Amino acid sequence: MQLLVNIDHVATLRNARGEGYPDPADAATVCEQAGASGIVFHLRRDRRHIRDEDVYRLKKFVKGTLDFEMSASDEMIEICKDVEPHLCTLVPEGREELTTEGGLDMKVIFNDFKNRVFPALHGSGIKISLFLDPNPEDIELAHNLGADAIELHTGTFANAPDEDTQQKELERLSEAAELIHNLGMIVNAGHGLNLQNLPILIDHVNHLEDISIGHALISKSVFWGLERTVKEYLKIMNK
Ligand SMILES: CC(=O)[C@@H](O)[C@H](O)COP(=O)(O)O
Ligand SMILES: NCC(=O)COP(=O)(O)O
Repeated sequence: MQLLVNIDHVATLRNARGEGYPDPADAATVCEQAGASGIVFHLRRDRRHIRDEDVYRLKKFVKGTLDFEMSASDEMIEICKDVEPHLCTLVPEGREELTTEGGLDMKVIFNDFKNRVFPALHGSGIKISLFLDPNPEDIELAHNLGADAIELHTGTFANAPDEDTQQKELERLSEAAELIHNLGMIVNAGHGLNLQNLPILIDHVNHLEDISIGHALISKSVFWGLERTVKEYLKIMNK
């Protein structure tokens, strides 16, 4: 199991004042020096946090896994092919959303991904991951497309209003992880994870490889510093 830190909100803080700091690439270096296995960033179409120049700096400075999260627009596909990250995680993106609100709807996007997106990215050597809800039908369709990995959307689990709902979502995540693994794909997970819910997820869901954590980790680092915060997450993951 590996921790990938999402540094989007280092850029949010930088952009709040239009200064050049804090620099997401510096944050990435601190995270990796503290033991993170890699870095995630989401280049949004509206460039609300990460900007194009950040992407190229991250490519230059990140030594471990670089996970480029993006919508499947032609513009993003071109940037991704130019940057050549290890992993491209395709996510749905809404202009008005505060953050990603759910997984891709495979039935809706299947033909477009089959005819346009996968042919454009295949052959580039970049692994393709699809951000999905823990839904067997979506997972089967992702497998039919030839996805290398699935990132399970953990937001519904993380934001569950009560224990019963959380337990049900954990069961869905656990069954989905088994299915992904049995189909020969890599099981990744992320969204809304924090120091409280991460141990519960890890206890219940097998086969997890990359876990991406952003907003809660960067928020905690305001109080603890980035190095200590990354190390606290790693303690949970390495138990
Ligand atoms: C895919 C996912 O759940 C998150 O990584 C999210 O896409 C990050 O984007 P924001 O940092 O804009 O919330
Ligand atoms: N892919 C999920 C991610 O990168 C981090 O999401 P969050 O912790 O900011 O919700």
